[in-house]
Amino acid sequence: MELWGRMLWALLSGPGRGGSTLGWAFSSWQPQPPLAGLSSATELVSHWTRVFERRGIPEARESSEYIVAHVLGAKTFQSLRPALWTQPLTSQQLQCIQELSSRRLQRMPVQYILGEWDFQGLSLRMVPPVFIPRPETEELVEWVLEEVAQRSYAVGSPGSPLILEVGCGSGAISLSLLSQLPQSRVIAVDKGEAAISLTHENAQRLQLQDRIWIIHLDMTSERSWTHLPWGPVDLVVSNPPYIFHQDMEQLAPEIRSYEDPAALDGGEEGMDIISHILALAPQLLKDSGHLPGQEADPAELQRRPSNQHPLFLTAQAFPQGLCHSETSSMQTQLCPVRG
Ligand SMILES: C[S@@+](CC[C@H](N)C(=O)[O-])C[C@H]1O[C@@H](n2cnc3c(N)ncnc32)[C@H](O)[C@@H]1O
Repeated sequence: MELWGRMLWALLSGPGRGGSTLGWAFSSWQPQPPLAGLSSATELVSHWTRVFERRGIPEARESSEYIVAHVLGAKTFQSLRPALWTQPLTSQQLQCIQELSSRRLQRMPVQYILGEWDFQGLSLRMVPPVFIPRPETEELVEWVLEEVAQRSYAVGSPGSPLILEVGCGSGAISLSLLSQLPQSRVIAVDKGEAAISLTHENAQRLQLQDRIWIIHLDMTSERSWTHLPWGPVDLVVSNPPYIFHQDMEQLAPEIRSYEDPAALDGGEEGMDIISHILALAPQLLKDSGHLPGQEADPAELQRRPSNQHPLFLTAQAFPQGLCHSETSSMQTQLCPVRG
Protein backbone atom coordinates (compact mmCIF):
# COMPACT_ATOMS: atom_id res chain seq x y z
CA MET A 1 0.00 0.00 0.00
CA GLU A 2 2.95 2.30 0.50
CA LEU A 3 3.36 2.34 -3.25
CA TRP A 4 -0.08 3.80 -3.62
CA GLY A 5 0.45 6.53 -1.10
CA ARG A 6 3.31 7.85 -3.14
CA MET A 7 2.09 6.76 -6.52
CA LEU A 8 -1.20 8.48 -6.04
CA TRP A 9 0.45 11.79 -5.49
CA ALA A 10 2.33 11.30 -8.71
CA LEU A 11 -0.86 10.32 -10.50
CA LEU A 12 -2.85 13.22 -9.25
CA SER A 13 -0.04 15.67 -9.74
CA GLY A 14 -0.06 14.75 -13.38
CA PRO A 15 1.87 16.41 -16.10
CA GLY A 16 2.38 20.08 -15.61
CA ARG A 17 1.65 20.04 -11.89
CA GLY A 18 3.90 19.83 -8.88
CA GLY A 19 7.02 19.83 -10.99
CA SER A 20 6.12 16.55 -12.60
CA THR A 21 8.34 15.65 -15.47
CA LEU A 22 6.06 12.98 -16.80
CA GLY A 23 4.89 12.83 -20.34
CA TRP A 24 3.10 10.37 -22.54
CA ALA A 25 5.65 7.60 -22.40
CA PHE A 26 3.93 5.27 -24.78
CA SER A 27 3.97 7.61 -27.70
CA SER A 28 7.54 6.58 -28.40
CA TRP A 29 7.34 3.05 -27.10
CA GLN A 30 8.10 0.19 -29.47
CA PRO A 31 7.82 -3.56 -28.80
CA GLN A 32 11.16 -4.85 -27.59
CA PRO A 33 13.02 -8.07 -28.42
CA PRO A 34 13.23 -10.82 -25.75
CA LEU A 35 15.66 -9.96 -23.00
CA ALA A 36 18.59 -12.16 -23.94
CA GLY A 37 21.15 -12.55 -21.20
CA LEU A 38 18.88 -11.47 -18.35
CA SER A 39 17.68 -14.38 -16.35
CA SER A 40 17.08 -13.76 -12.66
CA ALA A 41 14.30 -11.87 -10.91
CA THR A 42 16.77 -9.34 -9.48
CA GLU A 43 18.24 -8.65 -12.89
CA LEU A 44 14.80 -8.26 -14.41
CA VAL A 45 13.76 -5.79 -11.70
CA SER A 46 16.90 -3.72 -12.29
CA HIS A 47 16.44 -3.83 -16.04
CA TRP A 48 12.80 -2.71 -16.00
CA THR A 49 13.45 -0.11 -13.34
CA ARG A 50 16.00 1.47 -15.65
CA VAL A 51 13.64 1.29 -18.62
CA PHE A 52 10.78 2.81 -16.64
CA GLU A 53 13.00 5.57 -15.30
CA ARG A 54 14.22 6.44 -18.76
CA ARG A 55 10.63 6.64 -19.97
CA GLY A 56 9.52 8.78 -17.04
CA ILE A 57 7.23 6.13 -15.57
CA PRO A 58 6.32 6.96 -11.96
CA GLU A 59 7.34 4.52 -9.23
CA ALA A 60 9.76 2.77 -11.56
CA ARG A 61 11.28 0.35 -9.06
CA GLU A 62 8.03 -0.45 -7.27
CA SER A 63 6.30 -1.06 -10.59
CA SER A 64 8.96 -3.48 -11.79
CA GLU A 65 9.11 -5.25 -8.42
CA TYR A 66 5.34 -5.76 -8.37
CA ILE A 67 5.34 -7.10 -11.91
CA VAL A 68 8.21 -9.53 -11.39
CA ALA A 69 6.83 -10.70 -8.04
CA HIS A 70 3.39 -11.22 -9.59
CA VAL A 71 4.76 -13.39 -12.37
CA LEU A 72 6.62 -15.44 -9.77
CA GLY A 73 3.42 -15.93 -7.75
CA ALA A 74 4.06 -13.47 -4.91
CA LYS A 75 2.41 -10.19 -3.94
CA THR A 76 5.60 -8.29 -3.25
CA PHE A 77 9.21 -8.75 -4.26
CA GLN A 78 10.21 -8.77 -0.61
CA SER A 79 7.92 -11.68 0.12
CA LEU A 80 9.57 -13.85 -2.56
CA ARG A 81 11.73 -16.65 -1.21
CA PRO A 82 15.32 -15.34 -1.48
CA ALA A 83 16.23 -18.41 -3.53
CA LEU A 84 13.92 -17.10 -6.27
CA TRP A 85 15.71 -13.76 -6.51
CA THR A 86 18.69 -15.25 -8.29
CA GLN A 87 17.23 -18.38 -9.87
CA PRO A 88 16.97 -18.28 -13.69
CA LEU A 89 13.45 -17.56 -14.94
CA THR A 90 11.76 -19.65 -17.59
CA SER A 91 11.29 -18.18 -21.06
CA GLN A 92 7.55 -18.11 -20.40
CA GLN A 93 8.09 -16.06 -17.25
CA LEU A 94 10.43 -13.70 -19.11
CA GLN A 95 7.84 -13.25 -21.83
CA CYS A 96 5.11 -12.57 -19.32
CA ILE A 97 7.21 -9.97 -17.47
CA GLN A 98 7.93 -8.30 -20.76
CA GLU A 99 4.26 -8.15 -21.69
CA LEU A 100 3.16 -6.76 -18.34
CA SER A 101 5.99 -4.24 -18.32
CA SER A 102 5.03 -3.03 -21.75
CA ARG A 103 1.59 -2.19 -20.31
CA ARG A 104 3.24 -0.14 -17.62
CA LEU A 105 5.14 1.70 -20.36
CA GLN A 106 1.72 2.59 -21.72
CA ARG A 107 0.97 4.11 -18.32
CA MET A 108 -1.46 1.44 -17.22
CA PRO A 109 -1.70 1.52 -13.40
CA VAL A 110 -0.02 -1.43 -11.67
CA GLN A 111 -3.35 -2.43 -10.11
CA TYR A 112 -4.89 -3.04 -13.53
CA ILE A 113 -1.77 -4.77 -14.81
CA LEU A 114 -1.79 -7.22 -11.92
CA GLY A 115 -5.57 -7.55 -12.03
CA GLU A 116 -5.89 -7.48 -8.27
CA TRP A 117 -5.07 -5.28 -5.30
CA ASP A 118 -5.41 -5.43 -1.53
CA PHE A 119 -7.82 -3.19 0.30
CA GLN A 120 -8.39 -3.52 4.04
CA GLY A 121 -6.79 -6.95 3.93
CA LEU A 122 -9.11 -8.16 1.15
CA SER A 123 -7.73 -9.16 -2.21
CA LEU A 124 -9.96 -7.53 -4.83
CA ARG A 125 -10.07 -8.03 -8.58
CA MET A 126 -9.24 -4.82 -10.45
CA VAL A 127 -10.47 -4.30 -13.99
CA PRO A 128 -10.34 -1.09 -16.03
CA PRO A 129 -12.16 1.25 -16.11
CA VAL A 130 -13.51 0.59 -12.62
CA PHE A 131 -12.06 3.04 -10.11
CA ILE A 132 -9.02 1.74 -8.22
CA PRO A 133 -9.65 2.13 -4.48
CA ARG A 134 -7.29 4.70 -2.93
CA PRO A 135 -5.55 4.16 0.38
CA GLU A 136 -7.37 7.17 1.84
CA THR A 137 -10.62 5.31 1.34
CA GLU A 138 -9.45 2.76 3.88
CA GLU A 139 -9.81 5.57 6.43
CA LEU A 140 -13.43 6.02 5.45
CA VAL A 141 -14.02 2.35 6.24
CA GLU A 142 -12.29 2.85 9.60
CA TRP A 143 -14.60 5.76 10.50
CA VAL A 144 -17.66 3.73 9.67
CA LEU A 145 -16.39 0.84 11.78
CA GLU A 146 -15.68 3.22 14.66
CA GLU A 147 -19.12 4.70 14.33
CA VAL A 148 -20.81 1.30 14.25
CA ALA A 149 -18.83 0.16 17.29
CA GLN A 150 -20.38 3.02 19.25
CA ARG A 151 -23.95 2.27 18.26
CA SER A 152 -26.27 -0.36 19.66
CA TYR A 153 -27.00 -1.92 16.26
CA ALA A 154 -23.43 -3.12 16.18
CA VAL A 155 -24.01 -5.85 18.69
CA GLY A 156 -25.87 -9.01 18.11
CA SER A 157 -28.75 -7.74 16.01
CA PRO A 158 -28.97 -9.82 12.81
CA GLY A 159 -29.00 -7.76 9.64
CA SER A 160 -27.71 -4.68 11.39
CA PRO A 161 -26.48 -2.25 10.56
CA LEU A 162 -28.04 -1.92 7.15
CA ILE A 163 -25.68 0.13 5.00
CA LEU A 164 -26.16 1.82 1.64
CA GLU A 165 -23.10 2.54 -0.47
CA VAL A 166 -23.56 5.00 -3.31
CA GLY A 167 -21.02 4.38 -6.08
CA CYS A 168 -19.55 1.02 -5.07
CA GLY A 169 -16.93 0.76 -7.86
CA SER A 170 -15.03 -2.47 -7.26
CA GLY A 171 -16.99 -3.08 -4.06
CA ALA A 172 -14.01 -2.17 -1.89
CA ILE A 173 -15.92 -0.25 0.79
CA SER A 174 -19.03 -2.43 0.89
CA LEU A 175 -17.10 -5.69 1.01
CA SER A 176 -14.69 -4.45 3.67
CA LEU A 177 -17.61 -3.43 5.84
CA LEU A 178 -19.36 -6.76 5.31
CA SER A 179 -16.23 -8.69 6.14
CA GLN A 180 -15.64 -6.76 9.35
CA LEU A 181 -19.28 -6.50 10.44
CA PRO A 182 -20.57 -10.07 10.28
CA GLN A 183 -24.16 -9.08 11.13
CA SER A 184 -24.39 -6.28 8.61
CA ARG A 185 -26.08 -6.11 5.22
CA VAL A 186 -25.17 -3.77 2.40
CA ILE A 187 -27.02 -2.30 -0.56
CA ALA A 188 -24.36 -1.32 -3.09
CA VAL A 189 -25.38 0.84 -6.05
CA ASP A 190 -23.43 2.16 -9.00
CA LYS A 191 -24.39 3.58 -12.35
CA GLY A 192 -21.48 1.87 -14.13
CA GLU A 193 -22.15 -1.57 -15.55
CA ALA A 194 -18.50 -2.53 -15.24
CA ALA A 195 -18.54 -1.50 -11.58
CA ILE A 196 -21.66 -3.55 -10.87
CA SER A 197 -20.19 -6.58 -12.54
CA LEU A 198 -16.87 -6.23 -10.68
CA THR A 199 -18.61 -5.81 -7.32
CA HIS A 200 -20.53 -9.03 -8.05
CA GLU A 201 -17.29 -10.80 -8.92
CA ASN A 202 -15.49 -9.54 -5.82
CA ALA A 203 -18.43 -10.45 -3.58
CA GLN A 204 -18.36 -14.01 -4.91
CA ARG A 205 -14.61 -14.20 -4.66
CA LEU A 206 -14.79 -13.22 -0.98
CA GLN A 207 -17.89 -15.34 -0.27
CA LEU A 208 -19.80 -12.27 0.86
CA GLN A 209 -22.55 -12.42 -1.75
CA ASP A 210 -25.28 -13.44 0.69
CA ARG A 211 -25.36 -10.16 2.57
CA ILE A 212 -24.95 -7.72 -0.30
CA TRP A 213 -27.59 -6.45 -2.73
CA ILE A 214 -25.88 -5.00 -5.79
CA ILE A 215 -28.00 -2.65 -7.85
CA HIS A 216 -27.30 -1.01 -11.18
CA LEU A 217 -28.67 2.45 -10.53
CA ASP A 218 -27.99 6.06 -11.33
CA MET A 219 -28.62 7.77 -8.04
CA THR A 220 -29.51 11.03 -9.75
CA SER A 221 -32.43 9.48 -11.62
CA GLU A 222 -35.85 10.32 -10.25
CA ARG A 223 -37.26 6.85 -9.88
CA SER A 224 -34.08 5.36 -8.52
CA TRP A 225 -34.85 5.29 -4.82
CA THR A 226 -38.35 3.90 -4.89
CA HIS A 227 -37.11 0.35 -5.39
CA LEU A 228 -34.56 -0.02 -2.63
CA PRO A 229 -34.70 -3.44 -1.00
CA TRP A 230 -34.74 -3.77 2.78
CA GLY A 231 -36.21 -0.35 3.51
CA PRO A 232 -34.50 2.68 5.06
CA VAL A 233 -30.90 2.22 6.09
CA ASP A 234 -28.77 2.89 9.16
CA LEU A 235 -25.83 4.33 7.28
CA VAL A 236 -25.10 5.87 3.91
CA VAL A 237 -21.51 5.68 2.81
CA SER A 238 -19.96 7.02 -0.36
CA ASN A 239 -16.73 7.95 -2.00
CA PRO A 240 -18.35 9.87 -4.82
CA PRO A 241 -16.77 11.38 -7.94
CA TYR A 242 -14.80 14.28 -6.58
CA ILE A 243 -12.65 15.99 -9.19
CA PHE A 244 -13.61 19.46 -10.34
CA HIS A 245 -14.64 19.10 -13.97
CA GLN A 246 -12.11 21.70 -15.09
CA ASP A 247 -9.29 19.71 -13.42
CA MET A 248 -10.02 16.49 -15.27
CA GLU A 249 -7.60 17.32 -18.06
CA GLN A 250 -4.81 17.75 -15.53
CA LEU A 251 -5.02 14.20 -14.26
CA ALA A 252 -2.08 11.91 -14.82
CA PRO A 253 -2.15 9.60 -17.84
CA GLU A 254 -2.72 6.60 -15.56
CA ILE A 255 -6.03 8.04 -14.47
CA ARG A 256 -7.07 9.88 -17.60
CA SER A 257 -6.54 6.96 -19.93
CA TYR A 258 -7.70 4.07 -17.81
CA GLU A 259 -10.22 5.04 -15.14
CA ASP A 260 -13.86 5.80 -15.88
CA PRO A 261 -14.30 9.59 -16.04
CA ALA A 262 -17.75 9.11 -14.49
CA ALA A 263 -16.02 7.81 -11.37
CA LEU A 264 -13.99 10.99 -11.06
CA ASP A 265 -15.80 13.98 -12.50
CA GLY A 266 -17.74 15.70 -9.74
CA GLY A 267 -18.97 18.51 -11.94
CA GLU A 268 -18.10 22.16 -11.92
CA GLU A 269 -17.71 22.38 -8.15
CA GLY A 270 -16.90 18.73 -7.53
CA MET A 271 -20.18 18.46 -5.65
CA ASP A 272 -22.69 17.03 -8.12
CA ILE A 273 -23.16 13.63 -6.53
CA ILE A 274 -22.61 14.66 -2.96
CA SER A 275 -25.37 17.27 -3.24
CA HIS A 276 -27.73 14.58 -4.47
CA ILE A 277 -26.83 12.30 -1.61
CA LEU A 278 -27.35 15.03 0.96
CA ALA A 279 -30.70 15.90 -0.56
CA LEU A 280 -31.87 12.28 -0.64
CA ALA A 281 -30.56 11.23 2.75
CA PRO A 282 -33.73 12.01 4.74
CA GLN A 283 -35.62 9.54 2.53
CA LEU A 284 -32.92 6.92 2.70
CA LEU A 285 -32.08 6.90 6.38
CA LYS A 286 -34.05 5.35 9.20
CA ASP A 287 -35.43 7.85 11.74
CA SER A 288 -35.96 9.91 8.64
CA GLY A 289 -36.63 12.94 10.74
CA HIS A 290 -33.05 13.92 11.19
CA LEU A 291 -30.30 14.13 8.66
CA PRO A 292 -26.91 14.75 10.18
CA GLY A 293 -25.97 16.52 6.98
CA GLN A 294 -28.64 19.16 7.42
CA GLU A 295 -26.12 21.35 9.11
CA ALA A 296 -23.61 20.88 6.32
CA ASP A 297 -23.85 23.99 4.22
CA PRO A 298 -23.40 22.95 0.58
CA ALA A 299 -22.04 26.41 -0.22
CA GLU A 300 -19.35 25.91 2.40
CA LEU A 301 -18.53 22.48 0.99
CA GLN A 302 -18.18 23.95 -2.45
CA ARG A 303 -15.66 26.51 -1.26
CA ARG A 304 -13.40 23.74 0.00
CA PRO A 305 -10.27 23.11 -2.09
CA SER A 306 -11.10 19.47 -2.11
CA ASN A 307 -10.39 16.77 -4.58
CA GLN A 308 -12.35 14.14 -2.76
CA HIS A 309 -15.45 13.99 -0.62
CA PRO A 310 -15.85 10.65 1.03
CA LEU A 311 -18.91 10.79 3.18
CA PHE A 312 -21.00 8.86 5.54
CA LEU A 313 -24.25 9.74 7.16
CA THR A 314 -26.02 7.89 9.90
CA ALA A 315 -29.62 7.67 10.93
CA GLN A 316 -28.75 8.94 14.39
CA ALA A 317 -28.74 12.60 15.17
CA PHE A 318 -25.43 14.29 15.77
CA PRO A 319 -26.30 17.56 17.45
CA GLN A 320 -23.17 19.22 16.21
CA GLY A 321 -23.78 18.16 12.65
CA LEU A 322 -20.97 17.52 10.25
CA CYS A 323 -17.46 18.79 10.29
CA HIS A 324 -15.10 18.95 7.40
CA SER A 325 -11.53 17.98 7.91
CA GLU A 326 -8.80 17.56 5.41
CA THR A 327 -6.40 14.76 6.14
CA SER A 328 -4.30 15.08 3.05
CA SER A 329 -3.92 17.08 -0.07
CA MET A 330 -6.28 14.60 -1.65
CA GLN A 331 -9.45 14.66 0.29
CA THR A 332 -11.96 16.47 2.34
CA GLN A 333 -13.96 14.35 4.68
CA LEU A 334 -17.38 14.76 6.10
CA CYS A 335 -17.61 13.20 9.48
CA PRO A 336 -19.94 13.47 12.41
CA VAL A 337 -18.70 15.67 15.23
CA ARG A 338 -19.07 13.90 18.50
CA GLY A 339 -20.12 15.77 21.59
C1 LIG B 1 -14.66 7.61 -6.80
S1 LIG B 1 -15.48 6.16 -7.39
C2 LIG B 1 -15.56 5.21 -5.86
C3 LIG B 1 -15.62 3.73 -6.06
C4 LIG B 1 -15.47 2.91 -4.77
N1 LIG B 1 -16.50 3.24 -3.82
C5 LIG B 1 -14.11 3.18 -4.14
O1 LIG B 1 -13.99 3.98 -3.22
O2 LIG B 1 -13.14 2.56 -4.60
C6 LIG B 1 -17.13 6.74 -7.60
C7 LIG B 1 -18.13 5.70 -8.09
O3 LIG B 1 -19.40 6.33 -8.16
C8 LIG B 1 -20.09 5.87 -9.32
N2 LIG B 1 -21.06 6.88 -9.71
C9 LIG B 1 -20.82 8.08 -10.30
N3 LIG B 1 -21.97 8.73 -10.51
C10 LIG B 1 -22.96 7.93 -10.05
C11 LIG B 1 -24.38 8.04 -10.00
N4 LIG B 1 -25.01 9.11 -10.47
N5 LIG B 1 -25.10 7.02 -9.46
C12 LIG B 1 -24.48 5.91 -8.99
N6 LIG B 1 -23.13 5.76 -9.01
C13 LIG B 1 -22.39 6.74 -9.53
C14 LIG B 1 -18.98 5.67 -10.34
O4 LIG B 1 -19.40 4.78 -11.36
C15 LIG B 1 -17.84 5.14 -9.46
O5 LIG B 1 -17.84 3.74 -9.43
